[in-house]
Amino acid sequence: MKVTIYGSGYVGLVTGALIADVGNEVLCVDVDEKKVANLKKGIIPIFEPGLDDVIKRNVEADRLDFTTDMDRAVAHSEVQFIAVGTPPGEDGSADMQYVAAVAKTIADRMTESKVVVNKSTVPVGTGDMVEKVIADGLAARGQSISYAVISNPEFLKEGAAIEDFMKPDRIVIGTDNEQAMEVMRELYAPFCRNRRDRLIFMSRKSSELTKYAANSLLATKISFMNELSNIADRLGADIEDVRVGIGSDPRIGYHFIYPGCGYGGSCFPKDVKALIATARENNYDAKLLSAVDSVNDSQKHVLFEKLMKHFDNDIKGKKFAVWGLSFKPNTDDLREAPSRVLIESIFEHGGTVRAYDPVAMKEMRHFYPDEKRLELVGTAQDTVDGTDALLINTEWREFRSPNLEALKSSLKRPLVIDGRNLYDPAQMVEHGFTYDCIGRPGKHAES
Ligand SMILES: NC(=O)c1ccc[n+]([C@@H]2O[C@H](COP(=O)([O-])OP(=O)(O)OC[C@H]3O[C@@H](n4cnc5c(N)ncnc54)[C@H](O)[C@@H]3O)[C@@H](O)[C@H]2O)c1
Ligand SMILES: O=c1ccn([C@@H]2O[C@H](COP(=O)(O)OP(=O)(O)O[C@H]3O[C@H](CO)[C@@H](O)[C@H](O)[C@H]3O)[C@@H](O)[C@H]2O)c(=O)[nH]1
Repeated sequence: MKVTIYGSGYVGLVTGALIADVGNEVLCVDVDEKKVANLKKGIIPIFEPGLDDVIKRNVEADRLDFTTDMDRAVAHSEVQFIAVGTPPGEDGSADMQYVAAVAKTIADRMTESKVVVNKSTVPVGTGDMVEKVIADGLAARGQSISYAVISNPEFLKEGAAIEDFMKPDRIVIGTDNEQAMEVMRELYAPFCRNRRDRLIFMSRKSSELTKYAANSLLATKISFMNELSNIADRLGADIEDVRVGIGSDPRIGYHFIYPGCGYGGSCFPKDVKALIATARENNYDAKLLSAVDSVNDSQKHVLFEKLMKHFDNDIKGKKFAVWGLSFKPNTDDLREAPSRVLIESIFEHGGTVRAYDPVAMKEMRHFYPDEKRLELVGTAQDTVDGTDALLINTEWREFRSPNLEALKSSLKRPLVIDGRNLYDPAQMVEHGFTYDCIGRPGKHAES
């Protein structure tokens, strides 16, 4: 099958590469000329484990190509995927300008039937908008060509995108168009070889809402646990024991109940806000979702608040080591990353930072060019030398078993503030650290 994908970001590239990998001819389209020129040279704009190999082998096999040429994009295939960004506007609502632009691109050029598949995360009713843009475009050209606009939200996680796309829990398709359903069954058959019921068909609006429902529920679980961790902190209970205690109930489960320094990334913060905005536009005050969002905003300040307590609210002239900058491991994505809130608060209060992240440092430098305030160094151990405390933002695997003796002797003061609960508090105290983390007691004994 021939497939066109508009948007060569996380979703477009992963979708394009993997749909090509099962034997289709895919054309990835982007308006960013530099991105496309780099992709043509084999330079991948994002860090996503395994993606470069999949792209390389499919380009070599002539199944995957990149272009900025919109005429070629529309002519290439019947199946036209939209995977462009839907960033938050000022009021939190999703900005639909890029999706609308793709719809117009297709409308202005199509000469034969199309199935337009929307993979971007979009507010309910966007399918209707895309359908109208295409109808208006065809009418303006005096054309009458059949087309279907369907919803097919994407559920992949950054850092695990290939596995998620190849072995999806479910593939949600929102349409009542039989022909489009058949195209989707054929396209996705290689991704659900042993379980055809992974394809879930529903109305377009329900499909659009399903995406926001999934992300909002996951965000709710995290904010719930973060709120509980703050309560546990004040009561001397251990949130990690509570997590194990509640997760063993299959109705609750162990997934997505890890407390931390707040959820980040390009999806949860934006999608929770967008659903709140959609509810507001429809005269509904989404109180629970607003609380989820606000708990998360506060949680991103928890590490800094803990730091200030340890320094009697004065960190002027102090330098702090920070491990982990990306919003989660296995990605270089810094969008809405809690590390940025922490680092900015330290700067605001007169402190400086020396940081290390296995992949996100180049990206971080774009945000903070001042090398005096933010030093970026090559290893986790180099980060701590002569600093006043270590703060941990991201649970990269390489931070799990540090050399505690080396760590202690490098720090001016043996203080570790851990936003991901990586270590055993008792063990840290035994090694002479003051160990502060999220919702766990027994950490204040200083040797
Ligand atoms: N990142 C994720 O993990 C993830 C997962 C599931 C769903 N989503 C959703 O998928 C959508 C895309 O997210 P992303 O992270 O891939 O975005 P991204 O910002 O990484 O990439 C979007 C790309 O679209 C391009 N673009 C903009 N206008 C265009 C146009 N008119 N024609 C062609 N290309 C155009 C941009 O140049 C950019 O390269 C969003 O709605 C997002 O919420 C993202
Ligand atoms: O128990 C947990 C799980 C996650 N997080 C945080 O939540 C954020 C998001 O993590 P994750 O969901 O793994 O990453 P994303 O790549 O943002 O993926 C989410 O957002 C995507 C875009 O919509 C969806 O496709 C995915 O299904 C959904 O998991 C990160 O900051 C994590 O640190 C926690 O704090 N505790």
